[in-house]
Amino acid sequence: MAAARAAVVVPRPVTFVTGNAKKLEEVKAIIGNSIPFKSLKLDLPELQGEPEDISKEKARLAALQVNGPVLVEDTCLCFNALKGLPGPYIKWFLEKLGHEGLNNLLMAYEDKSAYALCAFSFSLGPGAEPLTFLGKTPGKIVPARGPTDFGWDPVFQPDGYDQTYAEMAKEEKNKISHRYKSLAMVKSHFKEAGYVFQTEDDTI
Ligand SMILES: O=c1[nH]cnc2c1ncn2[C@@H]1O[C@H](COP(=O)(O)OP(=O)(O)O)[C@@H](O)[C@H]1O
Ligand SMILES: [Mg+2]
Repeated sequence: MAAARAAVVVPRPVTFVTGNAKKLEEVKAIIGNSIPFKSLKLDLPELQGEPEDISKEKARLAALQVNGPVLVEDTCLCFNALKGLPGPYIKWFLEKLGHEGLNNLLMAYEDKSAYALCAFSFSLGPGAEPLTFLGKTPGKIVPARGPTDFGWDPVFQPDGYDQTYAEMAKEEKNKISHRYKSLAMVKSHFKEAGYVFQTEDDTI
């Protein structure tokens, strides 16, 4: 009796919830036209805890608010000497301490290694269990170099590069970044799931 698995019809484009214009710029550049999406500026409360749990909970909240499919994103900057901290709290550490303060946190340690971690969570709508996609780029914390227009980019130098994220051309960063890696998984999930997006033209 069972027929082939029916395609999941998604009635609306995915809403990417973010209050961060720089993130949106990168997501647009990386996703291109592969996933129909629009963005919405909503600053949702963030739980404390492990990055994956924070991200899933944020997707649940967003799906309720938007009442439709949502994509949310969170970024952590994790120092190995500090066992992964500041991690999800990097926003506040950066805001209070600045680039120099982030370097100073590691003054007592030889190990300056760190990793950038991006968590995207996708929910099909209210009540649907979110799926989480983690992308990680290893590197080290260095004294700030390069333009200061995006967060901690000037103090993060990815492994295998002489330049900080801030010094790299945007297209270069978008080929190796934590965000790129996470979005590559999001894209392949969309491909495999074969979601069918209903556009207004499809409704008779
Ligand atoms: O790719 C990046 N490079 C540099 N800084 C980033 C990057 N992604 C996020 N950030 C910064 O790291 C912090 C991450 O916090 P969060 O992910 O909650 O950002 P948001 O709430 O501004 O969207 C913010 O200060 C953000 O500006
Ligand atoms: Mg946030």
